[in-house]
Amino acid sequence: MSFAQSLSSLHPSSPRARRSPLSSSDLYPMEATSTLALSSSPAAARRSQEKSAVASLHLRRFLTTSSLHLRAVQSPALRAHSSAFQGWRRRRRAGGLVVRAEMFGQLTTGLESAWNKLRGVDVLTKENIAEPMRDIRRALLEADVSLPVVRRFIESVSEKAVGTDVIRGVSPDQQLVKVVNDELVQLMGGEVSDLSFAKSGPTVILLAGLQGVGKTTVCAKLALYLKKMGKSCMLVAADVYRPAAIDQLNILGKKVGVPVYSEGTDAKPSQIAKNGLKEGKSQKKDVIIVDTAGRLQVDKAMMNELKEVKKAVNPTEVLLVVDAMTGQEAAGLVSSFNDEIGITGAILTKLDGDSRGGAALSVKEVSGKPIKFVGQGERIEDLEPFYPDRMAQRILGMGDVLSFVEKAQEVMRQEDAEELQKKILSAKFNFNDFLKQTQMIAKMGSFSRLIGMIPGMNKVTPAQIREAEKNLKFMESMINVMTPGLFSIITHIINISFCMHRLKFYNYAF
Ligand SMILES: Nc1nc2c(ncn2[C@@H]2O[C@H](COP(=O)(O)OP(=O)(O)OP(=O)(O)O)[C@@H](O)[C@H]2O)c(=O)[nH]1
Repeated sequence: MSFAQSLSSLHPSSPRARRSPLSSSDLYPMEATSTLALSSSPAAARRSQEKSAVASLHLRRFLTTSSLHLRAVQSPALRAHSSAFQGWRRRRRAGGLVVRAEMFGQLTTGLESAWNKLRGVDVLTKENIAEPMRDIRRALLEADVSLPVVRRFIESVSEKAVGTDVIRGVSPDQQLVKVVNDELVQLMGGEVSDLSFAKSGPTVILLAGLQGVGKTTVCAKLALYLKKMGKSCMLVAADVYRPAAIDQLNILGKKVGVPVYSEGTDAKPSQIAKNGLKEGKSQKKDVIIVDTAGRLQVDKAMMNELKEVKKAVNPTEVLLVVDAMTGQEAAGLVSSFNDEIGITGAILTKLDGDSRGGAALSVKEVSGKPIKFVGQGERIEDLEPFYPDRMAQRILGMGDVLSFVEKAQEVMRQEDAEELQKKILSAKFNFNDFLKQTQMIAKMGSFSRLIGMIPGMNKVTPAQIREAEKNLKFMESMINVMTPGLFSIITHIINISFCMHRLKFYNYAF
């Protein structure tokens, strides 16, 4: 196709432009345009004209995909595609085309403007909190929290903020932050909701949820989490509709060192679950996790199947896996699953890509069921219990030091940390130690996630994080290619320059 033809095909009336809204070239605009650029005329005179046309084409395709994504977020039918699009957005971030969504980033920014409005006031009154409350309301609605929840929240915060006695040394804006923090904690359930375990015999955990929300991944993540608690687990593959789900579970099971029970795709899910439980009992497993099939939307067949599986294994926990990026829709789903099959809680996945926070804030209030775990990444270690107080602090931009310390403890032994400290204090910290340190940090999770846990670091932009990640990789590669000889020469040069710096600091003249 010539370049001119390619451009004319973009006209809304052309058949190519009227094709299915989520075709692969819409989802991969860069690939589409690069093919187009290659097929353009090589004539030098036309190059600059073509360049600007390609640029406008990039923009046009980009706007199309953005608006499609927005529509996908609004429409439940397109939400599955939205989730795929989000994944693509993150994968493409290396190309610098897209900005990575930060956990609760949008909500945190929205709330900040509320505190700023209270600078310079002496006391919180009904009048002076009116405008900040409007900002909080707007921020929550933009975060996709449901309207009745927002109304109750605003009422409660306004009442408590005005009625609170002034504490010496605490400014009114800090006082409002405290009230909002307490209310957010309450909204998300107050206390952490632990898993229940059966008093005798194995504990059965049944996982349910729509297609692609992350059920299969959660099975393995949960098994790893329980393994770290000292529990022995078995996974049961009762998703018979997507053959790849069984393979996926087998691979993930191997990865976390947990056996997987499966009978292929011909058996009935309730029978597989029953046989799996029998096998788990004979192997004296503590916990049996049952993976079930998802559907594009809630339907009768799915609910009936889940009811049958539930009846067959009598689970201690029935957890609904929901995608955080679906916002308040996730809370609605938890309600309807609870009404139909009776669940004990929810697992919120893909929180790492959720800049809004509507699901985390609405699930408990709308459905009455607690969020028990949150998935914050694609790695098998990225599942954590849901702590409402820590989440509230993250939302308010105060970081989450406790989670940070727990993550560090997972990857670093106390003795190693002490040895490292000694090395730093005696100036014996070398490139190998630095490399070891960066590898440990990488094990703790993505840079953006770690930075979000450090108080005051929420202002670091995604671009700065990307730059830091790039520089770190570059340094790692430099250290890895060094021969021992080169390594010692560079160490000496650095030591000499460090000494010179120190001497300069103590005012020695050169
Ligand atoms: N970023 C991110 N991705 C996740 C998370 N949890 C799951 N995923 C990804 O979501 C995709 C779908 O996960 P699956 O576990 O296959 O979903 P499923 O619900 O079992 O899918 P079906 O069996 O088709 O219903 C995979 O690419 C996972 O890596 C998470 O917490 N964060």
